[in-house]
Amino acid sequence: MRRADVTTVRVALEARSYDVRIAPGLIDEAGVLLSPYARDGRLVVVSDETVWTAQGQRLTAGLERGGIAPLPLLVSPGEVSKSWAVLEDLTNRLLSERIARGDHILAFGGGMVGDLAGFAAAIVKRGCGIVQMPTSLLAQVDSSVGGKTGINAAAGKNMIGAFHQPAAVLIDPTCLATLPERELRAGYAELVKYGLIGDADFFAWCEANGAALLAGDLDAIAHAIAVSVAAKAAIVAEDERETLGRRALLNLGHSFGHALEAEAGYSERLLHGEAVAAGMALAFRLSAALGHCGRADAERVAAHLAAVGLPTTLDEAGSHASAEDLAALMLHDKKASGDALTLVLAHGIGAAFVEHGVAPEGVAQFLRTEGAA
Ligand SMILES: NC(=O)c1ccc[n+]([C@@H]2O[C@H](COP(=O)([O-])OP(=O)(O)OC[C@H]3O[C@@H](n4cnc5c(N)ncnc54)[C@H](O)[C@@H]3O)[C@@H](O)[C@H]2O)c1
Ligand SMILES: O=C(O)C(=O)C[C@@H](O)[C@H](O)[C@H](O)COP(=O)(O)O
Ligand SMILES: [Zn+2]
Repeated sequence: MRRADVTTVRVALEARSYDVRIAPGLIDEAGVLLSPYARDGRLVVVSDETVWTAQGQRLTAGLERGGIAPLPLLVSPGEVSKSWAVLEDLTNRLLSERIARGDHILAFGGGMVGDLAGFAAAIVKRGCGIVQMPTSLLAQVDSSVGGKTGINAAAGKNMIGAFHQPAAVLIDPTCLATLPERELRAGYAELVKYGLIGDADFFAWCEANGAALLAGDLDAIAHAIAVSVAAKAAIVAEDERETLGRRALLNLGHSFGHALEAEAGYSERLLHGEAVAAGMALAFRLSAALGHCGRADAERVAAHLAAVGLPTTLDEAGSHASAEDLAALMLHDKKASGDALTLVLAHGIGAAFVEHGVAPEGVAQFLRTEGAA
């Protein structure tokens, strides 16, 4: 498809490079766009019941226009579906449909669906293809790109998984029309993250345009998605499997955030994006406490997140755990090594860096004194 309004971002990898296409209305042309990934006019679509109710008819019409009949495999909505039980059931259903190695699955949903379906695709018959069509803001700016897939385990968030890059990503911002406001806001946290990591101008753009974006301004949404995807694609291209340290920057706010999600039992009480928002505010406050950045930067970050209604403190994130218990949960982080934490800290807005060898006792002390502030 060559339309003037399509933004294409290339995720350039050593093997399996792919394009992310972003444009309003792509869903209506899904059949033409996805024809290389269908077999005998059929395409297995993994989605959740809420997404399918909200957007399934539109996707079906778009696919049928290109001669593709969808075969929907639905899971229950919510983080709870990133589990062994749901993965087992989904893989059995894929095998019942006689999915073949050369086939592609379409992941149509938020980050939960993308992570779950992506992991199923990574392991079924030792790997089949996946195309990501994200329907939440969070998935459009983050999870659909980069190939991290997986489920949660008793020990923590995303503990079981694989890198499995999609063959293509199609992003239609008009799918967000049915996304609940709270979910839009949670996705906004991962979008602001790119400004905080390495693009101070984009953070300033968020300060100026965040309210309009959250009110549904499609131009603002499309712009922010394009900037976010380009930023993520550049980092993933440099460090696909997070072995060089660069990709760990995308984890800004996540060491704190994943611990908060674990405390909340991966429930509706605290969404991933909300946990990340609180985690980013904490990471900046810790950076200031350690003298890496000015207090004014930390306050500016918290002020913007608070202005759009995101949590910035332990209290606002609904945490009741002791500082020691939270620091202990943080040791489960995949970046941690032995008894030391690896944290993403910042020299300022747009200047994040990875700090190794952080003592959990020091983080507990910080959380005790400044976590609730
Ligand atoms: N793989 C990665 O790189 C990566 C990056 C960030 C987050 N994640 C993961 O993504 C997950 C969070 O993603 P999420 O916030 O999209 O959550 P989600 O997939 O649970 O979706 C949030 C809610 O919105 C609903 N929804 C989604 N799209 C909709 C639409 N268009 N209309 C109506 N309802 C819609 C869903 O049914 C769900 O109830 C977490 O598991 C997180 O760990 C992964
Ligand atoms: O793509 C990445 O890399 C990220 O870290 C993006 C994060 O927003 C995302 O939540 C990711 O799933 C976290 O990764 P994890 O390795 O800490 O589980
Ligand atoms: Zn995240």
